[in-house]
Amino acid sequence: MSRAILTHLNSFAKKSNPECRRPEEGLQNDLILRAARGEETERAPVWVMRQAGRYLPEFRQLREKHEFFECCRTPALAAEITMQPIRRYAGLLDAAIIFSDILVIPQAMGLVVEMLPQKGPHFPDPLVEPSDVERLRKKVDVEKELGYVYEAIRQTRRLLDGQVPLIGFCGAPWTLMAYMIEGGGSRGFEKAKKWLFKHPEQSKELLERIADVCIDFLVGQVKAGAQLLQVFDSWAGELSPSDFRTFSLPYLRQIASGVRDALSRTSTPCVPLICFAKGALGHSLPEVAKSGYDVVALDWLVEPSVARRVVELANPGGNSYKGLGANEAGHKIALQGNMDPSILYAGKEAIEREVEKMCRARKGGFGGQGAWIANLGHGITPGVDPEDLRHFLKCIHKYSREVAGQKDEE
Ligand SMILES: Cc1c2[nH]c(c1CCC(=O)O)Cc1[nH]c(c(CCC(=O)O)c1C)Cc1[nH]c(c(CCC(=O)O)c1C)Cc1[nH]c(c(C)c1CCC(=O)O)C2
Repeated sequence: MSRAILTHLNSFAKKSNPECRRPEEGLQNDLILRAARGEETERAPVWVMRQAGRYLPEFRQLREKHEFFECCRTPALAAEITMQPIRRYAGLLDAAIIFSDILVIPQAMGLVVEMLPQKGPHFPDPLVEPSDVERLRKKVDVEKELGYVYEAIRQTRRLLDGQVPLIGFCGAPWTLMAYMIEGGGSRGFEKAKKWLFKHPEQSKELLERIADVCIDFLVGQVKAGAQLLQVFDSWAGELSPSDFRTFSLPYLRQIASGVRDALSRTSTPCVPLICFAKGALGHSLPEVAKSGYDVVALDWLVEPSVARRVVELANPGGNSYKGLGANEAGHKIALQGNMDPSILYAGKEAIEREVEKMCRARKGGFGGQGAWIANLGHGITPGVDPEDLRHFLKCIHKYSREVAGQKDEE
């Protein structure tokens, strides 16, 4: 067969195989992908952590009939819930995030996790001693255990039909380990921290094992159609600076490089990676900005204009990792965030004032320079009026577009 025909057949095979598609292919709105790769956009793309959740009456209605993890495990339900905010806020949200939970990884590793009404996650048999790690599956078949998430992603991509990109996610190893040992939410994390300090080596082994499962799971999500990925280290801020660098950061790095390496060995291009290390950026923003992610998500404890300068200084030449796939260019690190979610309770006037502040560089906001994905600094909480979230989204559109045209503000 001639070379020309072979090349043609190859490119046809690539186009017809969804796994070979670049994340932006077939999208009507690729704003968030452009921002995630360091491009300054005509307005800030916006999505909201926990945008599919209890503040939405349509979600609560569905939850009356279906248990939480049943929703996660039934692809049609998970896809439907993922679409709820996209439909309600048509044209205002620039990404969907797959409905699931970070605790599906401990489940895949062999632990039982329940979601108790009013109380949140509960592990009836948490890890107590390092010998309990024996109870975890030695080799986790992620496709078998969490294939339902991949199917939910495929179904959601069909429902989205290119309107906006779909974000996949997982929990970070330290946050997951903390849940596996505490057995649920916690105030002081005494049990999980006791492990770190009493059994540092076994803790590191466990963190590494969790990270390996995270990598497989994220790679599978990209192959199924996730177009960005976010890693949630919700409890990063519970650790001292040095403990964060010992017990969390290395595994965040392991995930970023592991996902890039694994995808580089397949025909599936890598997608932008977002790191959310909540509460750790006051001491470790430069380290997080150099950990191999495209986007650093900020909580509200960091001032955007300061974060911009710190990240710029940490990565003067753009991304320091050897670019692969979607990230070949060594582009600048993008920022995501970071309004205090409680402002959504303060009424439309306060929301507008705070969004404007977040958008304007002169007021310490993200300003017109550098790539920015607008979001809250943590998840939206159950008591928020959905119309107030609509106002937040509209204000982001309005003020970020205004500021994008005014670089002289800096
Ligand atoms: C720590 C954490 C969890 N889960 C998650 C995190 C990291 C983000 C963060 O820090 O908030 C991540 C998560 N959980 C959920 C999503 C879905 C996608 C989205 O819309 O963002 C995502 C991305 C659904 C959910 N996960 C949960 C709900 C509500 C449960 C219900 O319907 O009864 C939803 C919509 C339950 C959950 N799941 C978890 C907790 C602590 C709780 C109970 C408290 C709470 O509701 O905030 C663990």
